[in-house]
Amino acid sequence: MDALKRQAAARALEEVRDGMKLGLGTGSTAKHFVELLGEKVQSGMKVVGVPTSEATRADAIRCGVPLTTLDEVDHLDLTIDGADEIDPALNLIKGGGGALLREKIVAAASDRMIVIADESKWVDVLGRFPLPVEVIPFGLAATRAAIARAFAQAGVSGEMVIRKGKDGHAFVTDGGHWIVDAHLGRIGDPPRLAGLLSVIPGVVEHGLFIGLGTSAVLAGANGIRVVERR
Ligand SMILES: O=C(CO)[C@H](O)[C@H](O)COP(=O)(O)O
Repeated sequence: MDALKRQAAARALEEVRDGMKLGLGTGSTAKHFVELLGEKVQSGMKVVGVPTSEATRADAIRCGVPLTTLDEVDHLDLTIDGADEIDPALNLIKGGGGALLREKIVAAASDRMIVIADESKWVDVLGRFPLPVEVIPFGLAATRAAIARAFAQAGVSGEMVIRKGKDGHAFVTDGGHWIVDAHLGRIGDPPRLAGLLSVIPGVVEHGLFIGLGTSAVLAGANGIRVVERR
């Protein structure tokens, strides 16, 4: 599986050109990309990256990839990031690594987003992977009730679990928030659910990425395929 992730990362690297401003994703697949990009930088390629998490920032520094912020630049040429699920419309579930908020800000600031993954992430319908919803801890019971109402309106339901860290306490994101993982099974209309979740005051962000992925690079046992958003 790890070899497939690296192959997808290597294929996406072919899209990177000298002088590009890049969004650097988070997760095990994106980490391969950062490592391979670091090798290119060592051999002379000039790029600058905006990391989507503190973990990726540390990886990029370790690999010698020059960094900037979305305060210094207001737009990026290309973001390369992994995903937890990808559907045929290139709607995504992201946030398995807890970095969905910065990942979405960075992807939205980019002209293009290439999603890199092994084939196991490709699904007909999103929802088998629990949907991460990043929330403010204040007023959580009220926010959870509002999320449940949004689920009902979108025709989905399922258990909501507050994500725990390795220490057994609530997992805290880089932004200082918590994550509720919603076990929905099947999300029939991802854009509708995304819209309903986005307007809930205690919801900071959710892991549905709609209209952000422009292409997906999928590595499987039979090779690599590239899917462009129609
Ligand atoms: O959204 C993410 C982190 O918030 C990751 O991209 C997603 O969880 C995929 O990770 P991996 O490449 O390790 O399977």
